[in-house]
Amino acid sequence: MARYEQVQGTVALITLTNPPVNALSAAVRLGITETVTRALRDPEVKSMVICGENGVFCGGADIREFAKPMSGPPLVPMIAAIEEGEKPVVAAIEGAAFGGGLELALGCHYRIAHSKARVGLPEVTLGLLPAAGGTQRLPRLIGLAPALDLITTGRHVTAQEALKLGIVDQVTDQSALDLAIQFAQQVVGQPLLPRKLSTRQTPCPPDVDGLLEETMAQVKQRARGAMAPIACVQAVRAAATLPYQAGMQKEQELMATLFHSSQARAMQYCFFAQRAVGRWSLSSGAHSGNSKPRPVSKVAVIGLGTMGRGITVALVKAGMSVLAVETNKKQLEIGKQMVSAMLKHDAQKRNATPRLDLLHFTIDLLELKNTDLIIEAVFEDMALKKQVFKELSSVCKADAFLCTNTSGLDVDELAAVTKRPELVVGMHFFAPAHVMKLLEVVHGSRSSPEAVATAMHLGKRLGKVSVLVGNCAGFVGNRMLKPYLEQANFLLEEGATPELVDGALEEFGFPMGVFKMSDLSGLDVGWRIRKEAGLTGPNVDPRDPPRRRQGRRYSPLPDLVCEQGRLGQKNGRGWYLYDKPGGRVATPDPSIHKFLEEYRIKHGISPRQIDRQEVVERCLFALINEGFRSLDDGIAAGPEDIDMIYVFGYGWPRHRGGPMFYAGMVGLPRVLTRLEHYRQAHPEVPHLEPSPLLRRLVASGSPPINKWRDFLQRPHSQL
Ligand SMILES: CC/C=C/CC(=O)SCCNC(=O)CCNC(=O)[C@H](O)C(C)(C)COP(=O)(O)OP(=O)(O)OC[C@H]1O[C@@H](n2cnc3c(N)ncnc32)[C@H](O)[C@@H]1OP(=O)(O)O
Repeated sequence: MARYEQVQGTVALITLTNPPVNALSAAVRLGITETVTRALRDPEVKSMVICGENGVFCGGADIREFAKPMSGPPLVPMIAAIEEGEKPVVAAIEGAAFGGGLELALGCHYRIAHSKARVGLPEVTLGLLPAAGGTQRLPRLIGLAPALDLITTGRHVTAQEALKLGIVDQVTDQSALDLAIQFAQQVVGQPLLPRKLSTRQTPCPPDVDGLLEETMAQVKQRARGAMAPIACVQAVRAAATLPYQAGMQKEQELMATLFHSSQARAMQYCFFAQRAVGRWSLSSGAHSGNSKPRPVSKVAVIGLGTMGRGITVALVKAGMSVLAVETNKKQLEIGKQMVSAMLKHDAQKRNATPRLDLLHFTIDLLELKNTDLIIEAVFEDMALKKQVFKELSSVCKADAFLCTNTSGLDVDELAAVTKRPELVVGMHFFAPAHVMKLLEVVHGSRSSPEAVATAMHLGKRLGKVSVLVGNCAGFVGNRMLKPYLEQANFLLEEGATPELVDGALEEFGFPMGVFKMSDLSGLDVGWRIRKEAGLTGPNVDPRDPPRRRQGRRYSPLPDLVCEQGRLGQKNGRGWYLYDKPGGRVATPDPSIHKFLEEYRIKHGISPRQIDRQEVVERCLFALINEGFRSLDDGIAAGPEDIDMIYVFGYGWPRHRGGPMFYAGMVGLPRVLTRLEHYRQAHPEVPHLEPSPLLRRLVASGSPPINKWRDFLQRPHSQL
């Protein structure tokens, strides 16, 4: 797993050979150990170069091995042997050097990178820390502050930034390997000691404690309960305050607390789940391996509201030419100003030039005739969307894809008004669409594999995690959100406050509780949908009592809040009070508390003490239960799809792996028992009735998550 050659007479070339990313599996570690020993012993060899096969240096430790018992030589002594050896070693970094891969390179005496290479220590994103000396060598190389940044965020760094930071010694547009071999010959005979990072002092600012405290505070705020970022700060602190060996000892101790933790398991599950959701399949037998996306170069976006603007920005940022369409000149002008401002702001942050040249604006639908793919992002109203789709169907070229950004309306109903239902798919973006990483691609019953492949591929081009889902009200994400929101409202009726509910959910790890999130989205959005659904407003069945709709318990609280003119952040008043309209600082509002008290009195509800555990269980187990139903209905292809939707679209804490993974961690029998308990206490809430799939899984001994597919009522998903 590591090839050995002697090149240019005196240079030992060691090539890691473990495709696709040359991960440091046991066999690779053994290969490196053996070849380095051989090179050190061979008197003809004066220096060494380490590189990776197929243009990738090394993607780090083999994550698949983490769940197995350790075998093969450990990384720490392997890297120490390279550093301590008396022959210069040069790392030739092409493609990527991540995690253990960069730690290996830091053990080398010199690093040469290709200009397209990226480096980083992303262990924190796997619930770990760089425990092969990364937390000790990187600060000694680049200084305390930049090392803290890189290690606690795990961010990827370009070769250019790596050069500026001092992580690499040279960057080349030519072959990094050729340059490294040349370099390895030139440095023979030069003093090696200063190149051994373990012998250096960490460059520190005058106020080390201040910097560490400030970083710890920031990290805790961002971490939302994740342990790894905190351990990363503690390990880097050791690099600034302890000698190297003691720092290494600290690094190992901290790693031991993380390595077998449920958080690390959850985050490593997310790593593989994120990649698994890209491998979609349909019940027809079509799948990502046999369905080619059609090339798309001209895209149009219809509607420049919040969603349309975000989608346009995302497309332009991905280098695509976009035709942005509005209904009248005034709206078009507003949209144009806002999209241009967003692009300029984004470019400024990246020190780049905004690609305004890729943008074209029109109010004339006839200009769409040469467009390859159209994304409709008009108001969430079926009649309006149908009208748009009819028009698109007649003006666009016959093979253009027609996509809708609906967040939950029936894609088949829209497809049916066109002359090309097979080219219609849902592309459900999440606000803000140029920031949020999730894209739900909705497969209608007549969508062709090519349309699905094209939408999935477009999502990837935009840097999104695209998840294929089936067509039902709310698809996967919003369908599961419904019982979650419902429980939150019921909890208010029963005695909770918005702060209590939000506090419990934020403590769980969500960036924002449900009521703050509703205020941010705008309370009128859901109000309008509920009016259309006949749950509030003039279409309510007059025979329905105030807290029942369509045969089940209903809370009119959010409707009543909207009727008071409280629309959320946008007008400064929602479930909370804000410093100003559009303000972000939420404070509890005594008038909401009074309103809730009066509401309870009016409806004869005696408030009771509700604790955080009940909030978490009722909101999250109801959501998870709907996840099991979505799986059983074939709307979600697998638990990984649901989990990635929640992690990337709804702020589910990554260190808890997503709702379905979390259910497995809590234990399916416990989820079932608690749902049964709450269902008994609230018989009028059907969402609390445990799903048949959950019951089947528990009856079968609660198999691990990767076996759940075997228990679905349909052999194939509906997709
Ligand atoms: C003792 C503990 C020490 C820990 C130190 C560590 O090193 S932990 C690992 C740190 N490394 C990383 O986190 C990097 C993970 N990999 C990536 O970020 C990317 O894969 C990449 C290297 C940037 C390449 O990206 P690209 O988009 O080109 O490919 P994919 O991400 O799709 O990956 C291709 C397949 O390779 C699998 N894979 C990638 N990295 C690893 C790894 N470190 N271990 C095991 N497998 C890895 C990946 O899962 C893909 O395979 P699939 O079958 O498609 O899932």
